[in-house]
Amino acid sequence: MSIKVVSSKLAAEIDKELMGPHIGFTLQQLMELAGFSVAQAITREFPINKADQSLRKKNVFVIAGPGNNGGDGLVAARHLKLFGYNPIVYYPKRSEKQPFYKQLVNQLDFFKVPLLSQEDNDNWMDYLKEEDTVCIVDAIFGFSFKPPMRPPFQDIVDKLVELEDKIPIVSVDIPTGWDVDQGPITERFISPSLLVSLTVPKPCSTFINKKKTSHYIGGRFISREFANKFGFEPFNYESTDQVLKI
Ligand SMILES: NC(=O)C1=CN([C@@H]2O[C@H](COP(=O)(O)OP(=O)(O)OC[C@H]3O[C@@H](n4cnc5c(N)ncnc54)[C@H](OP(=O)(O)O)[C@@H]3O)[C@@H](O)[C@H]2O)[C@H](O)CC1
Ligand SMILES: [K+]
Repeated sequence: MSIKVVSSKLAAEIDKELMGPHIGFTLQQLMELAGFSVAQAITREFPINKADQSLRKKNVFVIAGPGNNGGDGLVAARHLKLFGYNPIVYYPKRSEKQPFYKQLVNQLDFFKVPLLSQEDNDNWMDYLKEEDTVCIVDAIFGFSFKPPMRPPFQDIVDKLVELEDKIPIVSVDIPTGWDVDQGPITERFISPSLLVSLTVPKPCSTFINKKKTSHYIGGRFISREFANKFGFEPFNYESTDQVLKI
């Protein structure tokens, strides 16, 4: 199925219009739905089923960046906890940009989701044992990443590249470090096992390794008219699903 993609410029315009005066979504609403869809895609690819409860004993290691991509990760972690998984969140650089990020962190405390922070910079890897980890969620950067990567994120991404064949990586919206339109622009880059594009896939998603990466669309919050206005068809989500495998 040939999937329409929209450029990073158009993705930002879509976001602006969704949160503009006519439609009036709040960022919190979109982030809640986006984060929920990431969590649901993970349950589809890494199901806890009756026969195999072992995933309940393993961790989902969520790395949250300083922006809204990171916010999606914080929301996804909360939903994963409620779905019976054991998320651990590593949130190295807290951004004060959005006051409600603090509330997302409070909610993680409330749901007893361990949160590693700046002080853990040196030993966050101790929590990433291959045999104890279901997957790593890359919620570091989304469509506002502008290279070159500033510390401490380059070291983190280098470690993820090393680990990706041992522990599956789930990238939220954009594999971190990729150019939103051009795809991978560095020698070494993350090649995720699962990409969850939000609202509509970005051009970089055409560069995923189709043999390795499962691709889902999430962020089910647009109408047919809205999609057509931006030049794409809405996605045929099934029933009440918040994700669709594409
Ligand atoms: N409708 C939707 O699709 C929604 C998508 N959501 C998610 O939002 C992200 C985009 O979020 P945004 O906050 O615009 O940007 P990012 O999270 O990608 O990154 C911005 C922060 O990252 C810092 N940054 C940028 N480049 C670098 C770099 N090279 N090195 C270090 N840090 C970097 C940037 O810092 P600045 O100082 O430059 O501002 C920001 O702090 C989208 O991808 C979706 O995942 C929403 O959740 C809901 C709606
Ligand atoms: K990401």
